[in-house]
Amino acid sequence: MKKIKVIIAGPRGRMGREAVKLVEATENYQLVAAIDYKYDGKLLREIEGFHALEVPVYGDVEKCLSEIEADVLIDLTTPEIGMHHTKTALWHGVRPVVGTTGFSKEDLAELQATCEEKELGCIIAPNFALGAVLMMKFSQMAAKYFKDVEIIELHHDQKLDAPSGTAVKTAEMISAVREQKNQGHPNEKETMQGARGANFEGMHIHSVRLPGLIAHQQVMFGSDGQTLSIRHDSYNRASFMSGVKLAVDTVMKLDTFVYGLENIIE
Ligand SMILES: NC(=O)C1=CN([C@@H]2O[C@H](COP(=O)(O)OP(=O)(O)OC[C@H]3O[C@@H](n4cnc5c(N)ncnc54)[C@H](OP(=O)(O)O)[C@@H]3O)[C@@H](O)[C@H]2O)C=CC1
Ligand SMILES: O=C(O)C1=N[C@H](C(=O)O)C[C@H](O)C1
Repeated sequence: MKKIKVIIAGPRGRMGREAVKLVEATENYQLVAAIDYKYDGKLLREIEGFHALEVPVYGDVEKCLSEIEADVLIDLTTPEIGMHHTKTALWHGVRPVVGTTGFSKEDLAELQATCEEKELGCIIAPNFALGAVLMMKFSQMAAKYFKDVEIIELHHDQKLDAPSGTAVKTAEMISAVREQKNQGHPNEKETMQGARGANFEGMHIHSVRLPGLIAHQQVMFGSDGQTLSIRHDSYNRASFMSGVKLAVDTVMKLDTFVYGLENIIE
């Protein structure tokens, strides 16, 4: 059986550590390198927690991809470096699976153009948890009938980006079907800046950050005399791994750009 050769960028991170476990536990995957700027030139086993892994670590993605033959690069880092990793992978003919959030619309357009030029698969997944993907799909269904909606996303307090990638994707999916409306009273005024959250095409997104949380989102719809709440909770990072596996398996068969797992699940 030919193994899928995988590189993981961000192996020391909360998601990166789970992804290393997933790749190690999957029979037809082979971890061929890791990208971590703090451990350039070392082996993965020299990083705390990775005892037996004789896998080279590179600080620089360009050097890594020139020296290592790989099929897929999984990126779980930060938006700036994640964008650089993703573009470089595509230039080297390696398919990216990206969980990193915080990419701009322009970043996504640039990646899509590069994929099309290279005719290479690339999956950008703002949320790998299948329950979260369903929460987004159900919210899109509800938005056809309820045009008043508030998105409340709740995360751990080490998260760098706000709103979350999931909240942005949810708002985009809702906006594709929702009758345009500027919500709230036309004369409403914030007496404290930010009280109404971020405004995405007239709907509001609220970001909660607290220790103890992992990743949660509630989408609340309201209409005359009723509300509808659709909520998803991730209680650990293992919740994301079946989606990472689905993305790795799928990207190997793709020659196009995919933004969101809802586009690849049945
Ligand atoms: N799509 C999804 O389902 C999910 C996506 N995410 C997203 O994934 C990303 C990572 O999240 P999380 O694991 O919680 O974050 P962490 O901060 O725990 O991990 C990020 C890792 O990237 C490392 N890093 C930073 N710069 C570089 C670089 N130049 N080269 C290599 N590694 C680098 C960090 O190292 P150091 O800290 O030393 O700088 C850290 O180890 C975030 O964007 C988050 O929003 C998270 C959960 C689920
Ligand atoms: O940073 C996180 O933790 C998460 N990030 C993703 C996002 O921004 O939506 C996915 C999930 O919510 C966890």
